[in-house]
Amino acid sequence: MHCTWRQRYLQVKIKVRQYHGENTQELDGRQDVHGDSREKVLEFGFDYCYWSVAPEEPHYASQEEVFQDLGVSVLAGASEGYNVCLFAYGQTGTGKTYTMMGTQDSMGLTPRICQFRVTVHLLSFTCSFLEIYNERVRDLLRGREQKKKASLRVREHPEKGPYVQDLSQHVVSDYKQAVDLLEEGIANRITAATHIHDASSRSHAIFTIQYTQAILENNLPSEIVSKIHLVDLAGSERADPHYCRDRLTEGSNINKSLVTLGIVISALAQNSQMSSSCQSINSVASEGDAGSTVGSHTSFLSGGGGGGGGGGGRRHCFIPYRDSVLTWLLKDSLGGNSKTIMIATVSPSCRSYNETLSTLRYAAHARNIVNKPRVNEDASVRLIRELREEIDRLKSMLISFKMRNPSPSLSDERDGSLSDMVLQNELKVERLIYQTFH
Ligand SMILES: Nc1ncnc2c1ncn2[C@@H]1O[C@H](COP(=O)(O)OP(=O)(O)OP(=O)(O)O)[C@@H](O)[C@H]1O
Repeated sequence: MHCTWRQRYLQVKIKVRQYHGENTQELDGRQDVHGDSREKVLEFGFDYCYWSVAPEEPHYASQEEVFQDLGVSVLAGASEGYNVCLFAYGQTGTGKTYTMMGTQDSMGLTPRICQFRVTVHLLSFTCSFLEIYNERVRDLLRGREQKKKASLRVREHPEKGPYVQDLSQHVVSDYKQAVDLLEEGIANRITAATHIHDASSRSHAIFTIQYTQAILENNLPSEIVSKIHLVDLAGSERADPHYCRDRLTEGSNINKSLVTLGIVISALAQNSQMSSSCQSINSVASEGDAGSTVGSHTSFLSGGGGGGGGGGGRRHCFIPYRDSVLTWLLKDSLGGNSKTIMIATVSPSCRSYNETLSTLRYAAHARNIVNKPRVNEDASVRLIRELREEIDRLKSMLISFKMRNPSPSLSDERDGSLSDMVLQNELKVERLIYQTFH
């Protein structure tokens, strides 16, 4: 069941688990919801669905099974030098924290990923752990001496993207260190009792693992940087008017981030669909006009909403990443330089019909997002590799041109310009190697 990346699309997996307090007898109560015999079937397509309702069931997806699928592919993507993001979204109490962190007796994805990295890969990493609570960022690993609940600033680097200033970074070289840090962070995280869940996470938590690998590519020493974001979002739920003021403020901030996340996901999904329809229009156009080059992107930003998938004249939607701290920090993971998986947790119970439907709609939108993951390598090394690839391409064009035009008079001119291009690129490569390594 190993998960493979569906090209550059954001992957969406569903995990089904009734929330705390629900019993399995309620799972078959559809008539209570619809109230009449008319049944409406709504279909959604996802990359995989894990059934985690009752361990005694034959197709029950255990924590180990979820790790073997999701965790292993996260680690594989990261070790190739990609940014990888895995985030859990869903109604409160449906098992997001259980999936991402787990419990004492049943380890979740985050500790398993750390364990695999240090005990199987035998390699260390640095990590950070933050929470976004009421639109403020807090370091969950500040240590006892700095218990002050100071909030940290989010900034944006022109190349590396958004980051949190002064967030503490910790080196982890064995599993015990990872567990200690996770336990410290989880203990510092803000939780509260809601009507559904007595230890509900009231903040969004992001655990980030980062490491650098030295590699040898085309006989050139280089480094690739891997970053894994493991995100446990606060639960989506409707506000209960009986909550106290603090709980209502929290709820409205949680909703603000989740609504913005929803808007960002919809806008990105729309843009991705628009780009793919432009590409098909362009490929039809280029088939009819074989000699001309047709640009495949009409990517300019507008302030407007933009319509659904359409033709070349439609404008791409503005993506309001900065409307919430959560979407700003996850900017790269949503439509940017990252391989991203969303795990949407839902309850099978009829009592959760509306929340489940809304999670499935949210997730179905997310599945249309196209990301642009690229290996995080040194820019000069990348350029050298690309130029070498270009040289190989030109050389094979030259060979096939010579084979098709054996008469020297006919091939002279084209032959000469291709040889020129090869020579120029070879000179560029030599210059770059000299500049980079001397
Ligand atoms: N697959 C599962 N097997 C056993 N227990 C589970 C499973 N999923 C969740 N639980 C338990 O259900 C309770 C609620 O789960 P959890 O805290 O993960 O929900 P959540 O979606 O993170 O909620 P919130 O959004 O309110 O923080 C916890 O006690 C958790 O241990």
